[in-house]
Amino acid sequence: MKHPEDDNELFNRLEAEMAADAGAAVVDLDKARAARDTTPTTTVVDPTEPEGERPLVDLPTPVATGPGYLGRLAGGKRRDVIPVWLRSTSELRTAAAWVARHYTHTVGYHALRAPIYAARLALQSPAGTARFIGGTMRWVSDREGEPVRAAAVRREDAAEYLRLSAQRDSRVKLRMMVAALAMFVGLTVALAIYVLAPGWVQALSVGTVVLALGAAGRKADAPVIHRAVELPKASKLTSDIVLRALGALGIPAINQAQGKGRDGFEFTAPITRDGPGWRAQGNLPYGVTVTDVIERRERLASGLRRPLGCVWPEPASEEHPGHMVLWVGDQDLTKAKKPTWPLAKSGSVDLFKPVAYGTDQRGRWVDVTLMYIAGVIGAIPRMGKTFLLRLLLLIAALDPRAELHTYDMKGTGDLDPVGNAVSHRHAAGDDDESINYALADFRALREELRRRTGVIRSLPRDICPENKVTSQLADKRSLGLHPIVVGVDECQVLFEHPEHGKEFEEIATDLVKRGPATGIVLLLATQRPDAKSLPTGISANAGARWCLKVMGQTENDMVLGTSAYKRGVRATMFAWGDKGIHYFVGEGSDARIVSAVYVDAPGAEAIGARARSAREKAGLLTGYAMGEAPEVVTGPAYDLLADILAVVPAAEAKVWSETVVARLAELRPDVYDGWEPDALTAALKPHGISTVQVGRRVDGKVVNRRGITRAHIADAIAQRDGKRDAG
Ligand SMILES: Nc1ncnc2c1ncn2[C@@H]1O[C@H](COP(=O)(O)OP(=O)(O)OP(=O)(O)O)[C@@H](O)[C@H]1O
Repeated sequence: MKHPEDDNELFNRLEAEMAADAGAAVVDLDKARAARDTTPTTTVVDPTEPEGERPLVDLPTPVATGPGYLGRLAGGKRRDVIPVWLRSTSELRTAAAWVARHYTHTVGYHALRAPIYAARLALQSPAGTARFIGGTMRWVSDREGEPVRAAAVRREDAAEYLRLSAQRDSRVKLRMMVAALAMFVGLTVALAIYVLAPGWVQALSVGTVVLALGAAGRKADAPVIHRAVELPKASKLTSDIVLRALGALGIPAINQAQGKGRDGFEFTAPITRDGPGWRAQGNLPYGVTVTDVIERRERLASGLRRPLGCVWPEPASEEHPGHMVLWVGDQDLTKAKKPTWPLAKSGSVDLFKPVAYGTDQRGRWVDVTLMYIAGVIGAIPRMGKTFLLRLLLLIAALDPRAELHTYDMKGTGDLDPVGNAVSHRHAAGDDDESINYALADFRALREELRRRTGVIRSLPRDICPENKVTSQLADKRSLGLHPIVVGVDECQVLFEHPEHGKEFEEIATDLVKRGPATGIVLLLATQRPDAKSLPTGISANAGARWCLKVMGQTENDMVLGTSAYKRGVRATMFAWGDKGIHYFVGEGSDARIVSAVYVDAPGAEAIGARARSAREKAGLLTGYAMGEAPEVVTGPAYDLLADILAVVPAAEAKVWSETVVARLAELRPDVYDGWEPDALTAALKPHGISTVQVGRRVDGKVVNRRGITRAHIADAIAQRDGKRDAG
């Protein structure tokens, strides 16, 4: 078997790449070369060929080792020519402001303490004078040479001693002359100043001499000037430190590699500064994944000798699962000073555009676009879930067009700063009154959702090209397509309600699925993310997920999406002190660690007041915030059971759900359009009707699907009407 090692090599590579580009699975280079009359070589052996040669497992070098030269170039990752911080004016501005503030502070600090420093130095000046005179006399008498002369005496080396003594005599003579000259010059200058110079020069001279003598008299353990700023002492991250920490994780593959003298981690880029920290990245040994390291984050922090809040190992999504990006911050993420939130003091929001709501580990702003999403927030209690929901609602409040519906089912009043200021509907507490208020609002929201789908469908294509609400459409008040943002804290209170839980779930599922396109945003927060408190129909369809600390894999995946835990997105790794720190999945990107902006209650009230005045100016303050009570929507404006009977004739005893929803959509498109068989099942549940297996013959075979029994519907209607009549 020959290998193409000749000058055709580059041609061979290009040829193979072109063939691969064309989608060919195996390239028969023989034929191609024969056609071109070049030296024939065989790169792929067909095992069925009669020669009886064994098939090659590893293909010959030039064609088979990866994508080839051009491919490698095309697949190569180009590092930024200009670093990110130099490209972003806001980052540059923030850095410059920090430097300016640092030096202004330092100058101010020392200026205020200057008289104290002067007094301290004056007090130290006698000691300094003694030290100066002593030092001068030691210098003149050549005391530094004394140990050497003494050693010569001990050795009884007469010749050496005589040589050293002669040298000392001449040196002392010279130094005495220099000292006498200096004294003479000094005294003359002092006399001249005393006689000739104006008073301020005399004072300045005496002051300088006293301060200099004071400085000479300082003690090592009592500095005169203290530090104005205690800079955090974060030592540089080096490859040795990283390898030491990885070796301490107790991962056998790394330990084995290091035991054999290898590194156990292959750095793929130099360790660099990245924001306020260091970034190392590279490949773990074969079979070790980044999740293995994330699981041992505490041990990693111990190995790096850094606080836990500084150590952030992350998988690089575009790479293999063993490729780790390790970011080690100079300061604990919870304690690091955060930049000021741009919206804290002024500014308004366009909900259709990204808005900064937190910072990542590197101190860069992370944006969220609230439109076209439904979001869930999950965490164990006291980690900042309510604060995060309130922050998102405050952002929504700053868009005067947005209609807010806020529900604080915990009832502690955390959402009042938003609710009282701007909400169209607002309730706090889990009492019957609040539940009924919320139920009426949810029913009205479902009607609104249906109205909106109808409006959007009826709009001409050029005005509504994507069949969804846009910022321009939201501006047209006549259409009533302004953003509606519904925020519910402790949403499990609604979904677990013994009487209305199912209806809340059904409406919320509908809002999560169809709301985003119609401009309705539902944000649900819960401290117990399980299937009951966050029904799967909702958690599976949420477009944005915020997960603060949770305790286990189930809750993690419930909030962050199926198999998030397996992929290494683990909110279980957050520490108890990591308040407001969460994984954020949304904005079309991978999970990111974000520290939410901290807005306390007074801050929230101030922002709420600002949002209210903007609404008042625009004439957009409505509902609860205006003191208006809601108009009561007592129940669905359609009768599902009657509608089903209308579309299922008596001759059909059992019908597939999909047939029923198709017919319902035809009967009342504004209500039933888009319903899936599941929606029918969910809608029938509150009436005590469940779907059954219905077999139908299709092409001679019996096909079983879920469906309804007409008699069940008729019975339910009879029972309901009977009760009503009796009532
Ligand atoms: N972004 C943040 N940064 C710093 N601290 C925060 C942040 N968010 C919240 N906290 C702190 O965490 C505490 C708990 O917050 P919050 O009330 O939102 O928790 P919770 O998860 O809603 O608790 P519960 O489940 O009891 O309602 C707050 O008192 C606040 O001091």
